Amino acid sequence: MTTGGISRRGLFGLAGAGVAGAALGGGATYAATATLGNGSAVARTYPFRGLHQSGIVTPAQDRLHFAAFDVSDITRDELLELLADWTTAAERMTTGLGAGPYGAASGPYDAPPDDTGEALDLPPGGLTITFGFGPTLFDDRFGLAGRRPDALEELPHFPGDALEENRSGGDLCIQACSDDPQVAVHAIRNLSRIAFGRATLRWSQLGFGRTSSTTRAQTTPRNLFGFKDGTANLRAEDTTQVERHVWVNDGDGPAWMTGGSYLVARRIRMTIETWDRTSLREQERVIGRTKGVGAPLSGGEEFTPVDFSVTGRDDAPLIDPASHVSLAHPEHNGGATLLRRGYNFVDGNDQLGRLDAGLFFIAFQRDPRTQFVPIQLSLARNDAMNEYVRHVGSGVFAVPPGSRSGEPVGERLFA
Ligand SMILES: C=CC1=C(C)c2cc3[nH]c(cc4nc(cc5[nH]c(cc1n2)c(C)c5CCC(=O)O)C(CCC(=O)O)=C4C)c(C)c3C=C
Ligand SMILES: [Fe+2]
Repeated sequence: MTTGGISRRGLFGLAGAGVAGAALGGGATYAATATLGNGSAVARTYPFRGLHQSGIVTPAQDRLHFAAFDVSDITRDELLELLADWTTAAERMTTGLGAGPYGAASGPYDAPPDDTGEALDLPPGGLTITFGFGPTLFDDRFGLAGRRPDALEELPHFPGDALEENRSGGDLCIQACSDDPQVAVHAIRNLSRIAFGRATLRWSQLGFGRTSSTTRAQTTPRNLFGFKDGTANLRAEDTTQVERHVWVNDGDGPAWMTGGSYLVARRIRMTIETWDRTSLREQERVIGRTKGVGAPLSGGEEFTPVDFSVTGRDDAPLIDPASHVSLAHPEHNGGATLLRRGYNFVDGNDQLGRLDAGLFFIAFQRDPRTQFVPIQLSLARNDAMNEYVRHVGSGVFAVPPGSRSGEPVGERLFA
């Protein structure tokens, strides 16, 4: 019988694998890279426990499965029990174990297995599982109304929003990221299964091709407009900036959130068919950077700082003030900065034969009221990109700090 002590990925056992740690942000150790004998890094794991939850400043993996849940008619104690069960299963899965102690192919023969099995033999691919609490969790059902951080308020309506109810909100969220899509899906599927009778899936989103880099070692990927995305993103190595813009500091709000962060998710549909009929000149004007190397239109290379004062022959600024980069830049938002961690998506096509494609935007921050909200307000009003995008889904979640050994994630909320 397979027991909890044996990895579901026994074939890929880490015994003898090289293990390297990297200290990233806030002094906490996040990355433990275990490589297989053949040098492959697919068995990479990140510690589930720590000062902060993983999946924020840990290097962005290639694939995402994001899920929002509504809590059923249960008690406060049962909610805490669900978080405890999720924590146990999540910690196991991030190390490559099955969701439950018996595994997919053993245990009582007349009961359903405590793991669904599709990740048997697959290495974790750097699986991270990050939990968050939506504003609706703080209504009168669980006695949490007085515990809601002021920063966790519903996002305002932005001009142009076309939000769909069944792609928005949620009492709880789980972000599962891995370099293997099957591992990310397996994590969400098993956590949903564990929640049976206690919470139901409200909406979910698959993502591929990360649209950001969160460490300097990562190359900048491209979004479905074909542009490099993430060039000016915050990186784990910028520890002072991460401390200032990502983590909730002592005294920011209720103590249970210290070391946590706020996650904003937006499902942004891109009308790529229109974009694809737009000239290269217009595409670069809209973004404010070159399509090839991703350099600012003010000149230089990809990582050259943007200079909004540079003008061309007609004395017009080389970076259009209505360009995305200009409007999103901290210089034009009172210094507001985000850690972006989004993914591309393509979910089939609509009735008109257009791909249902876009960017599942995810950003982490210390306070959405002073970061995402003002930036998005400015973009929603004036961004030249608005002609090609439509926000159709939305969510804001308080992501509690990391948990100590044996402690359910978010337990301090209930203390
Ligand atoms: C409210 C925040 C943002 C939303 C929503 C958003 C959507 C969005 N962005 C792109 C493509 C690019 N964004 C780029 C830069 C960039 N975007 C934001 C914020 C939001 N983007 C910020 C804060 C920045 C950095 C600005 C700066 O400091 O220079 C870029 C340029 C490359 C880069 O720096 O990452 C691209 C390209 C799309 C396609 C999109 C919605 C579909
Ligand atoms: Fe952007």
